[in-house]
Amino acid sequence: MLRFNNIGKNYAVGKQQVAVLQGVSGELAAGEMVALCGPSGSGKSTLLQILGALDLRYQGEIEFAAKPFPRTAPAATLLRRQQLGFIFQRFNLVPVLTAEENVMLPLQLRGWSTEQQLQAARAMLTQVGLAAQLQQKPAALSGGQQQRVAIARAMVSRPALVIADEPTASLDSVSAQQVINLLRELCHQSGSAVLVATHDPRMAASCDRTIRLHDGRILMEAAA
Ligand SMILES: Nc1ncnc2c1ncn2[C@@H]1O[C@H](COP(=O)(O)OP(=O)(O)OP(=O)(O)O)[C@@H](O)[C@H]1O
Repeated sequence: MLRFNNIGKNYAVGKQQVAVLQGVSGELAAGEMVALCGPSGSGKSTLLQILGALDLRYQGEIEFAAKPFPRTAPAATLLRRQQLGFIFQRFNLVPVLTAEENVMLPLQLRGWSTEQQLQAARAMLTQVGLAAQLQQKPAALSGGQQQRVAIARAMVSRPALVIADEPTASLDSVSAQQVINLLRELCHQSGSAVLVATHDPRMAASCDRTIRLHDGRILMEAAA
């Protein structure tokens, strides 16, 4: 579903170019949940930005659903809206919207009718265990509940690829385990590929496979 080949990324620090990713290659199949691990600064977030079509300035080739990855901002925006879902460490919900409205957002961007958006958002929030919190705003929810809303938002449109950056890092142990179980269940059920950057060994152990980065290179790839 997703193949990336020989990805390189440099940042300019002063007058020098610093290589943050060098010759990184790999692939993700539909319905596969892959952990992206490695020490702080190894390049995980940088790779997620590139594979999430948020950073278009990189070397190498990416193929998504057997097509070349977008190289222009409008094409990248379209791909993100239509095919990708995102989950962040700090949830990034819209604070003035209810849980239900937050989950409706990606469907609104895809042009669904309000009735279809409502039905899908309610079904998805019920699936993540938040049927009683549909009308709550993020501030009234716990961290674990907010992250479950964020997962519902990322997956409600059945995206081909979900990019998750440290989704359990802000959560207590029990909420983290719920989020891990939920991601795994939804990934396998929906057929979305999930790439999750994580320092959490329980998350990595729940994934189908691990890609390990060190100093911007792939150190090893192993079954979890
Ligand atoms: N905008 C930038 N300009 C210059 N250097 C950057 C920039 N963004 C990231 N870097 C550098 O790139 C390297 C990789 O950063 P990245 O955030 O991808 O690592 P990471 O593995 O996600 O780390 P962490 O686990 O701490 O989130 C680091 O050395 C970082 O300082």
